[in-house]
Amino acid sequence: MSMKANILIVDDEANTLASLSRAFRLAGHEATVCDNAARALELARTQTFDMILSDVVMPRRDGLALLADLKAAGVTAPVVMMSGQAHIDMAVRATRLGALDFLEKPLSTEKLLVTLENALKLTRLESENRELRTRVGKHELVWTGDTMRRIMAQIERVAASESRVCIYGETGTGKELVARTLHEKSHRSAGPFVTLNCAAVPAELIESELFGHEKGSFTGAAQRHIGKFEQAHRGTLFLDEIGDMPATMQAKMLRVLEESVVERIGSDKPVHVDVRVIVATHRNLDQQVQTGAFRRDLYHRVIVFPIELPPLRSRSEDIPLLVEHFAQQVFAQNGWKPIPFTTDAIAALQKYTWPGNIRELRNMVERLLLLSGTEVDAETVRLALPSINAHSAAPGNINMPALDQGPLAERVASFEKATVLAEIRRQHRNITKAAAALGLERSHLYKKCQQLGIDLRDVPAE
Ligand SMILES: Nc1ncnc2c1ncn2[C@@H]1O[C@H](COP(=O)(O)OP(=O)(O)OP(=O)(O)O)[C@@H](O)[C@H]1O
Repeated sequence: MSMKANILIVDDEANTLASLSRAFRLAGHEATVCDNAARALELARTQTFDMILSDVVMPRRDGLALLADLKAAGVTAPVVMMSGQAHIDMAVRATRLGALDFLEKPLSTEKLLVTLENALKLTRLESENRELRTRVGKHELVWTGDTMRRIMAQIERVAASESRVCIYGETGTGKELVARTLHEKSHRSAGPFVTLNCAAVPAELIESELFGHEKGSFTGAAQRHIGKFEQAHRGTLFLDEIGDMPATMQAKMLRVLEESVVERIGSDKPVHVDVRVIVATHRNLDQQVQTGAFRRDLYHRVIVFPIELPPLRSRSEDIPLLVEHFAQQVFAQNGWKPIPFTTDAIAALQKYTWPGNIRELRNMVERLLLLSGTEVDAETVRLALPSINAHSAAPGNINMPALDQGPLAERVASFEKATVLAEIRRQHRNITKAAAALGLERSHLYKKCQQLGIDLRDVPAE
C-alpha cells in the first residue's frame, strides 16, 4: 500500500478538476483543486504538496510559466504537466524547466496513480540521499600516518577529475568511506551517492537493481523500480565487490559505461544517465582477468585509477587516533561520560592483526567501553581480543557464541562468560581466588556461573 498523498491539481476546466480529484480521492489520497496559475503558486508556497499536477494551456499565465514560477519560488514538490495538445516541443520545454513528467490528456486513472507513485518514490529517494549526505559529514576519514597521507594525496588528485576509480582493499579497510570522500570532494557532491554491493545481491536480481524495471516486466515485478544508475544521475555510483558481478552483467555494464545509457527491464526506451562509477573489490582483479572470471574490456574501463587501501595491521600508527574517534562517537551516541584508554591498552590494540580491519576495531572499541569502568586497561583488551576468546572456547566451553553478532545483551553475556571462564582457568579452578581476582564474593561468582550456564566441572584447569 502506498502512503496517503496530498496533490494540487491546476486546470482551467472545472470538469477536469472534478474528475481528476475524484480519481485521487477514490484511491485514498487528498486533492486540492485550483483553476489558475496565480492561485496555484500561492497555494504551493503556503502548503505542502506531494505532487503538483498542472495543465499547460490556460488563459493568463500558462502551465509552463507556473512551472518556472514554482521553481523560482523554491517549491520542491515534484511537478507533472498535462496537456490535450501535447507535442514534443512542449514536453521538452517542460522537462527543461524541471517537470518530472509530461502526460497526455485524456488521462487514465491508472496512469495518474503510477505517476503519483513515481513522484513519491523520487521524493523519498531524495530525502534519503539528503540524510545520507548529512551522515557523511560525521563520517570523516581519520588518519595520521604516512601510509594514509599518500592515499589522501591520491584522493585529492583524482576527486576533481571524472576518472573511474577502483579501490582495492580487504574487508573493512574503508573502501566505501574512501568512495564517499571522493564523491564529497568532487564537483558532483551536490548529487546523490548511491551504493550497491554486487556480492550481496542475488545474480538474477542484479540487473534490476542496477537498471530498474517496469511494472510487470517479470514475475514479482509488481511496481516500477528505478535502478541504481538512474538514482545516481548527476552523482556517483559506488559498486562494491565488482569482482563478484556475474558474467552476463559484466557485458551489460560495459555498454552502460561506453554509452551512458540504461534500459529498464521491460522497456526499450533508453534513459541517458550521467554517473561517475567508482568500484571496489577485495579480490585480485588481474588474476580474475587471467582466469576469465572478469572481462578484460570491462577491467580496462573501470580501472583507470587504482587506489590500494592497506590493511589496518600495516598502518597501526593510525590506531590511537581511530580509537579516540570511535570512542567519541560511542560517548556521544549513548550520552556517556568519556573514559580514557590506558597507554598499555592502546599498545595491546596496536599489536593485534585486525582481520576485520577498521570495522573490527570500531566494534572492539564499543565493546571495550561497555566492559570498562573508569578506564579501558590492557587486561580488558587482552580478554576481549579474539585470540583470548578462541583460547577460552576450548573443549569445556562449548557453544560459545560469536561476539560479532546478535543482540547486545547476548554479546555482553557471552563476553561475561568468556571472562569468568578465563579467570577460573587461570586460577586452576580455585573459585575463591577467581572470585577475588574478579572482585566478587565467592557466592556471587557461583551464582554468576549458574546464570551464565557454566558448569564448573567442565572447566579445564590451565
Ligand atoms: N580511516 C577511517 N576513519 C574513520 N572511520 C573509518 C575509516 N576507515 C573505515 N572507517 C569506518 O569503518 C567501517 C568500515 O568501513 P567501510 O564500510 O568503508 O569498509 P569497506 O572496505 O567498504 O568494507 P567492505 O569491503 O566489507 O564493504 C565504516 O563504519 C567506516 O566508517
